Amino acid sequence: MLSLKNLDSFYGRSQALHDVSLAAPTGTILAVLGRNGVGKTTLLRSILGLTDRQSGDVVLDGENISSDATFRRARAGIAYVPQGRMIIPDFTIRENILMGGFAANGPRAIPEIVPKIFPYLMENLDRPGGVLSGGQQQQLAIARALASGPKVLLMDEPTEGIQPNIVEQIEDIIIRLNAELGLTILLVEQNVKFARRAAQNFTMLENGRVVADGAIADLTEETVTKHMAI
Ligand SMILES: Nc1ncnc2c1ncn2[C@@H]1O[C@H](COP(=O)(O)OP(=O)(O)OP(=O)(O)O)[C@@H](O)[C@H]1O
Repeated sequence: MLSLKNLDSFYGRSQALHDVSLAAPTGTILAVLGRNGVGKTTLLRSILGLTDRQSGDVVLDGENISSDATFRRARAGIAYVPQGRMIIPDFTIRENILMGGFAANGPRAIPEIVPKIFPYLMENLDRPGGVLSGGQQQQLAIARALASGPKVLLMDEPTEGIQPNIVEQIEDIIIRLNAELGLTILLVEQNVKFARRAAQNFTMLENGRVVADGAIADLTEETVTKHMAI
C-alpha cells in the first residue's frame, strides 16, 4: 500500500500541493485526475522527493519514506514513467532499459516480462532509442521503469501524444502489468474513459488540493464535468 498523509509540496516559495492525502492499496490502480496545471505531475514528483520542499508523510508498505533521498525511495520500490517519456535518444534501447536498473540494488537485466509485452523492443535492442515512434518510446519508458523491479509504478499521462491506434495497446499493457505483476499503479490521466476501464479508485485534484476521491464506480459525470471540463 502506498499512502500519502497531509502532503504539502513546494517549488521555491510557491506551494503546489496542499494537504494531500490518498491511499493506493497494493495491487490496485489509482487514477489521479484533474485539469492541466492542478498538480498531478507534482504529486508524482513529490512521492519521489523531486520537488524543492515537502512536508507530510509518504508511506510505502508501512514504512515512512518521506525524509528519504530519491534514490532510496526508488530502491524501496517506486518507479516513475514521466510525462514526455524522457528516454535518451543516443543510447540504445538496451541501454535505456538497463538504466532503470541503476535505481535498484540488484543485477542489471532486461526484465522477464519485456519480451512478452514488448517484442519489438527485444528485436531492436541495439538500435538507438531516438528512432522509436511515440508509442514505442512509451513502451521503452515502461520497460525502463520495470528494470528496477518496482512494487509501485507512477505513470504520468502514458497515452498523451501517442497515435490513436496505439493508445489502446498501451492501455492494455498497463492493465496487464497490474493484473499479471500485481503492480500498484498511480495513473495520472486526462482520459476518463481509460481511467474508468483501468482503475479501482480515483483522486480528483483542483488547485493542488484533493476535491473528490473514492471508488471509480462512484465517480459521477457531474464531478468529471465540474473538475475536468475546460
Ligand atoms: N518546476 C516548477 N517550478 C515552479 N512551479 C512549477 C514547476 N512545475 C510545476 N509548477 C507549478 O505547479 C503547479 C502544478 O503543476 P503540475 O505540472 O504538477 O500540474 P499538472 O496537473 O501535472 O499539469 P499538466 O497536466 O499540464 O502536466 C502549476 O501551477 C505549475 O505552474
